[in-house]
Amino acid sequence: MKLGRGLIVSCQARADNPLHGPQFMGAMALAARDGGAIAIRANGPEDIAAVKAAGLPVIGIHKVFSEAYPVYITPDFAAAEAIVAAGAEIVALDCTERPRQGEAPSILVRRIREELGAEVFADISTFDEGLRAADWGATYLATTLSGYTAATEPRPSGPDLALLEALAGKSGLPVVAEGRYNTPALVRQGFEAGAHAVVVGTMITNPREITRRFVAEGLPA
Ligand SMILES: CC(=O)N[C@H](C=O)[C@@H](O)[C@H](O)[C@H](O)COP(=O)(O)O
Repeated sequence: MKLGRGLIVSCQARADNPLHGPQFMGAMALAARDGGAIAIRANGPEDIAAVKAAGLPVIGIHKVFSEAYPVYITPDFAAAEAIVAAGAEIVALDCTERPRQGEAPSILVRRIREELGAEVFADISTFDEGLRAADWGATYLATTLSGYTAATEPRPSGPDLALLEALAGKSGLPVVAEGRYNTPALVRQGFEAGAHAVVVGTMITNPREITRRFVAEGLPA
């Protein structure tokens, strides 16, 4: 197992974000490492190659958006291959029940482990999806997509601690808490609910969203 227990920082910025690009994400990863992060989650080969400089394990994802299918987190084998080539030792992929093009996630889990020699970080949204991914041979389960699939909408403002706790007790795999862990207190609650590790993204690496929150919640009416 490549992931220790601790805080994982997701360093991602979409194309419309002023911090988009490997130079910024590489610097974010160094800052996260210096602050005590034990691993980095990053998107796409260029950012992954850049965050490797922090010397931490990298959970790579490859977001590929399509008009036809809702699955966008590492939707096929080619996407996984590209991020492993860039240095990701762990591949996060969508293991939800939603429709997708091409190979089923059960096949992708096996191929990523056997052909690429990488660990698989299964991003799921429900308890049943978590158990399925465990059966397929995923290395880790993560609650990343709870609140982001039709089955789990409407999205609550806080994280899905109930899903985390249920999977931590039943799946037999290390379960990673991810999605809306926006305060240190919530991170602690994640560990208390059985998380092996907790991923924080927006609230550490997205100054635009952090600023929006201060403006929305902090300014006088
Ligand atoms: C649903 C989805 O696409 N989540 C993405 C997965 O990589 C990222 O946009 C999130 O920032 C990440 O999961 C961390 O979560 P938060 O930013 O809430 O700490």
